[in-house]
Amino acid sequence: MPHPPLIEAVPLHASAPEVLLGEAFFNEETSPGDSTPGVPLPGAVVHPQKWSEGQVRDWWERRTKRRQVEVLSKGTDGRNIMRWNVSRFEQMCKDTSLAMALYQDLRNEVQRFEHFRKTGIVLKAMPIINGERRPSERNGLTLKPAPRRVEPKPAPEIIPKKPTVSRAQTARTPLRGERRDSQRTNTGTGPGTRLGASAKAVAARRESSAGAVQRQKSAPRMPKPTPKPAPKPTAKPPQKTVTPLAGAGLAGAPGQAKGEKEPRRRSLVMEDLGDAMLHQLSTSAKTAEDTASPALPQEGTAQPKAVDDTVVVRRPKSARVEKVKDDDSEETRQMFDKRELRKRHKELFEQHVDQWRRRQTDSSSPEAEQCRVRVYVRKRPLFEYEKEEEEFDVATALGRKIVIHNCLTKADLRSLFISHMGFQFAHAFAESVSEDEVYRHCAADAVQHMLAGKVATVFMFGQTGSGKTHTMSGLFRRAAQHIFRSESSVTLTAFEIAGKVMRDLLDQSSKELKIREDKSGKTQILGLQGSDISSPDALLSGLTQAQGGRATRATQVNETSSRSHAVFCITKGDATLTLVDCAGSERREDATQHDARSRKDAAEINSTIFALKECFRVMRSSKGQPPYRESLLTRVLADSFGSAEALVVAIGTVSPAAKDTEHSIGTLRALQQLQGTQMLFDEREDVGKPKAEVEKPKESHPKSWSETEVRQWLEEAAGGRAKQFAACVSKGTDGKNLLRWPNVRFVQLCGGDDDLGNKLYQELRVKMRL
Ligand SMILES: Nc1ncnc2c1ncn2[C@@H]1O[C@H](COP(=O)(O)OP(=O)(O)OP(=O)(O)O)[C@@H](O)[C@H]1O
Repeated sequence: MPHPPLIEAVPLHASAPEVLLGEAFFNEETSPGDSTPGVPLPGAVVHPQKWSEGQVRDWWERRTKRRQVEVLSKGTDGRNIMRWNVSRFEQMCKDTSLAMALYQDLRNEVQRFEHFRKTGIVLKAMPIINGERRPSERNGLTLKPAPRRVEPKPAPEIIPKKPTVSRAQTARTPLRGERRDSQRTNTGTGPGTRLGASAKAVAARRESSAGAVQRQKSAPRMPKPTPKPAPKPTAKPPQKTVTPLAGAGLAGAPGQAKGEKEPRRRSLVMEDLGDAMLHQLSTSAKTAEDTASPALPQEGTAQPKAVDDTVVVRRPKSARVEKVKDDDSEETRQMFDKRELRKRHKELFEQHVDQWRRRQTDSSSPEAEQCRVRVYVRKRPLFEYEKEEEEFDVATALGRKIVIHNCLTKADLRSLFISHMGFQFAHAFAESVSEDEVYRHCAADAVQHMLAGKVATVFMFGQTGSGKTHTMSGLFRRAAQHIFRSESSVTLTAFEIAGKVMRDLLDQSSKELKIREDKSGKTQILGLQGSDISSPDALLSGLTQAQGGRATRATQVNETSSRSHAVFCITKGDATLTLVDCAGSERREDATQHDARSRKDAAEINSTIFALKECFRVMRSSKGQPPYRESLLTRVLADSFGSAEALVVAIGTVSPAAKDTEHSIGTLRALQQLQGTQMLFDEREDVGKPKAEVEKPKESHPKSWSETEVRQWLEEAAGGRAKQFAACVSKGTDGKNLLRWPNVRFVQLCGGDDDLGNKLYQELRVKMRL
């Protein structure tokens, strides 16, 4: 085999004295077939999984030189180190950015190896500077997909002090259940209130549906370096405003170490279920069987490791296969991307969804009962950029029902079918409904409830980029007008919860809020400041300002994604209207660029959403005490659930794009749990085979292959990697002979290349089953 072209090591970045990694990793091994031992070759020619202990140590030393890091323990070879997560690297080097860089570097070595395997060209490793990889200017190597252009977004700006919002700086500010005379004082100047220019821009963008058209998917991002630490707490905190909240017998914040100062970080939410699970949820037991979709993982049973967004088709292995190789479960699987298959058969699917829609003549449903927990769903429009990406609309809102058309492929990967899954809520809003209509159905009653002196809460749930903030902004405007038709002044408080950190959204200092329990067992937020508001414009301005101050970041699907739960409380004496805009949930695929910290946050916030659902469930059943203590959000909102007269409105937002099918189903299932109902229907419609598939002649079984066909297969198998060995097959080897070959015979054929030999062996097994 010819020696792969050697490419020079990437030089040290001249202008960066802090260079961590300045050169490509060279190992002392020779490539298969190389007859010049000792010639240094880039590490990419050996898969990191196969690195020996010495190679790993060499890599480690080169990558961490001039750094204070732990010495690798004995026996750490490629297989071990590839199993390390970022936290393990952090333990070893006590430096988050270096840990992430090392973690990523190993992944990039895998990609370099893959690149070499496919093309025979060895790419240079990129230098890592300040813990962050920088693409080499000289080699043009791009191991990550090329980043997409992202329009710069205006940073939300908080105006220090607005004339209409007077703030009690040191006084005790009641959030609920308390009334203060000073709150009635009208200190606002009304309509004259101005928002900061950028906050305005953000608000305008969110309001404008045209903005959606201009949106672009954000670029995949490299893991962020060490987040900026938050300012250190002063030794003695200034006198704090104490805001009492209901919730008897509550303990201190769980898991919050004393004195621990978390940097203000951008957290994310993952409400998502794994795709394998979503697929299971989205099909009936019979359907799941038919489609050979992976079952829900049962405890104690070995399940195929489902790669995100793939349908894993596993066929029973024959006894013979098991005898020859029984530890190759990984390779007896075929992976197929559901979204890719949907796109590929878009026209056929779209045609059947349209026909289904035309068949629905009656969209009337009986009126929903007026109960304490009301759940609504809103579908957002399909964006232009999504249409350009060949996405199509798979959601239909019909009165109280919303139907997700789950476009799937059967286990033979040729026959298509659609599962029309119907869910019923208090109301389902189509993409064309106005903000007024949404307000009238969902929030008007909640505001009226508050005006009647009671407690009402409106929650927004849903996938990132599905329209929670957009809907919430529409509610703000109308709620502000509605409230001031009956009231002359109210108090506004707003805070966000990101992981385990709370922050006042109306306070510029960004200091962390704490909660504690008072003598009467009520939960209080320390330091939360209330603003007295005396006009609808001032209220809207305060709400918009608070919303603009939320922690946001550009995710892979939303360039201004809110990464915290935001809570806005409008109080008048004991009456409270709480608006909660939950952080958007992300698919695992959408979170591929997240670092360890973000993943940890995701887990925390995921448990928050779970706790919230549990509170809803217990509240609905009226049995037992809702588990408020389970999360920070439920602790501070205990009053919303606890009061017997509390009204709770949940609005779920879903994306109509086919790529988001699984996520939308997940959101709707979560909303069903809040409501305590089941899916209304799941109609399965066979779509048939796409034309090309129907016409395609059936492939012959390997046992019937002639000698020529065996050679042909070898030339094409494993992506053409075995082409050069096709001629080495001895004369007279036909399909029957080939099938008798054990694994090791293929390895021999490939000149001792284990990986290629195994691949051929497995591909042949797959052919046998097709
Ligand atoms: N019903 C709708 N009509 C028109 N545009 C919409 C609608 N819903 C959402 N959008 C647009 O989609 C984009 C994303 O919406 P938004 O920021 O509200 O999502 P989100 O669910 O709050 O996301 P995240 O959880 O990431 O913050 C915005 O540009 C918004 O204007």
